[in-house]
Amino acid sequence: MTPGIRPLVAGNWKMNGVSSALDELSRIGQGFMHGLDTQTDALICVPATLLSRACERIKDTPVKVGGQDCHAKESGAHTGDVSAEMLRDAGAKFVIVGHSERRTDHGETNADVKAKTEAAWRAGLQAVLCIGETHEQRTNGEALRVLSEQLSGSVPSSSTAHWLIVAYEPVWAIGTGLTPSVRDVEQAHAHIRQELTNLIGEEAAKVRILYGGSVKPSNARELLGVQNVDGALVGGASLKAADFLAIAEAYDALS
Ligand SMILES: O=C[C@H](O)COP(=O)(O)O
Repeated sequence: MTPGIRPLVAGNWKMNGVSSALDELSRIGQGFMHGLDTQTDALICVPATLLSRACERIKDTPVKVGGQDCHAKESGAHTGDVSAEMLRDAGAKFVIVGHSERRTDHGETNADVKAKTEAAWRAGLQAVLCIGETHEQRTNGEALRVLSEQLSGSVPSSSTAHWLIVAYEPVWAIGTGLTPSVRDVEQAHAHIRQELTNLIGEEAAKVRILYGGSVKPSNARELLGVQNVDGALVGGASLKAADFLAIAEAYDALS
C-alpha cells in the first residue's frame, strides 16, 4: 500500500457470467454495503452483455461496474467491437485496457493500448491499464525492462492519477495459482512507480498500482501488504462473492 492512496480491489470476470451471475454480484454489493469496513474502493468488470443489468443490480452500493476492453474509436464499421462511449452508455465507470489476454488473443500492441486508454478518457471512463512480463521474460532477467517498455509505449503523457490505474499482472501468474515472491512484487511495483514518475512526473506518486495474478483470500494479505501495491485485479476469485469480499477484507484489515 501507499500512504495517502485509497486502495482499489477490482474484479475481472473475463468471459464468464450469464444472467444468473448477477446474484453473485448482488452479494458483492451487499457485502460492501453492510459487512465491510470499506477502506477500499471496489469495482467489478463484467462482460459487456451484463453491463446494464449489473449497474442496475448494484446501483445503491459503493461497488462500481466496468468493461473489460474498448475499441479506440467512438463508432464505425468494426463488427463485434464495443466503444468506450458504448460502455459508458451502459453504465460503466471504468474499463480495463491492455490485459495480457487481449495482447495475446488479439495481438494488441502498446500503441493500441495507449489509443484505448485515450479512448476511455474521451468517454469519461477511468482506465485500468495492464502490464506484465511472461515467464520466459522473467527467467531471462528481462521483467523490469519489459515493464518499462510497456509503460513508455502505452501511458499517455497527460495521465493523471484519477484517470489512470496501472495493474501489474505477471502473465505466468494469471490463472495458474502461481504468484511472485513478495520481494519480486515489491521490486516490480517500485520500478513501475519510478517509471511512471519519469513519464508523468509528480502525479505518479498518486497513481494506484494494482497487483493481479492468482490473488486469493489465502494470499491477499501477504500480496496486498507490499509497499506500492494499492489494490488488486482479481480474476477467478472475483466470480465468487465470498472470495472477493474476503480479499477486500484482507485489505481493510491492513488499512
Ligand atoms: O484480470 C485479472 C487477472 O488476469 C488475474 O486473473 P486470476 O486472478 O484468475 O489469476
